[in-house]
Amino acid sequence: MTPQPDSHATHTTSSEKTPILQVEGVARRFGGESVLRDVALRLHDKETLAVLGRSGCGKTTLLKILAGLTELDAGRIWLEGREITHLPPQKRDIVYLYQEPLLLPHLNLFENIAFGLRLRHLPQAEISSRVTRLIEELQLSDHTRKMPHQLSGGQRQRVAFGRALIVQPSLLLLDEPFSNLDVEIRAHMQTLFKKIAADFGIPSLFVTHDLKEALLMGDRWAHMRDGVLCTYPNRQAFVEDPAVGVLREIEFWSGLADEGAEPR
Ligand SMILES: Nc1ncnc2c1ncn2[C@@H]1O[C@H](COP(=O)(O)OP(=O)(O)OP(=O)(O)O)[C@@H](O)[C@H]1O
Repeated sequence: MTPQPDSHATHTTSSEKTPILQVEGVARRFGGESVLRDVALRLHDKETLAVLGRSGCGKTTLLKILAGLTELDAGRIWLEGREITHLPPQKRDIVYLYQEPLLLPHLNLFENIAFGLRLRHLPQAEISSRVTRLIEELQLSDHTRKMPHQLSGGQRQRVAFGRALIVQPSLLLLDEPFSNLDVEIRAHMQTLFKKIAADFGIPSLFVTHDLKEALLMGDRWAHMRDGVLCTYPNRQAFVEDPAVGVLREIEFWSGLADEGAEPR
């Protein structure tokens, strides 16, 4: 099946529902470089769209445009039916999680997660119960009083994740959030993310250059190359697109296995 940019794939069943996030014709240039070209996508409630792409293909630029941190040259963005194309970041109800977790250095783990609720002046009892429950889900209960500098990289990333989830934003943007973690912790975080994302049901865009991570994290998939975003109706279509590279990966691993099997 030939993948289509999402603007041409509006007849799929999932696109018939009202999307939470709708992006049309987004373009951005930096100097002479066309970094995003006519990007379109639709994201529905509770979905995680995994966006796979090589370094430099424009993934972060897309997330920054969605978050309102970078201006676009053309295109429009709607979130929950409201146009947000030119709204400032703080009015978008979007949380953007980077590779490097951003924590408040002078607050302990509990207070870092509670921060967004305190800003909203929620009653203390409610803050306490919501934060404690989330800390349990994040498997951080043994560390609640620790300061950020006393936490490991994986723990810090879980706290950042907790800070994002507790305020229940309309959209979560995840920019290679686990790429600084070692393989084992990364696998643990992927499983934990999947579970908690499902519990909270917050729609998210998960950007990664790691094919396996894209397959694991997404329940919809897109591939970005040279600023062009292709979305796929299902996992099979994603896997079968030669540009995505699944077959190359399989050939690589089976080549290694064959080498290992040769008699000495
Ligand atoms: N502020 C900027 N000024 C000039 N060029 C920029 C700017 N921001 C990004 N670019 C260029 O846009 C292109 C896409 O960058 P972007 O950070 O979006 O890629 P990416 O896919 O997220 O890469 P990576 O996976 O390495 O983070 C790159 O060639 C980059 O040099």
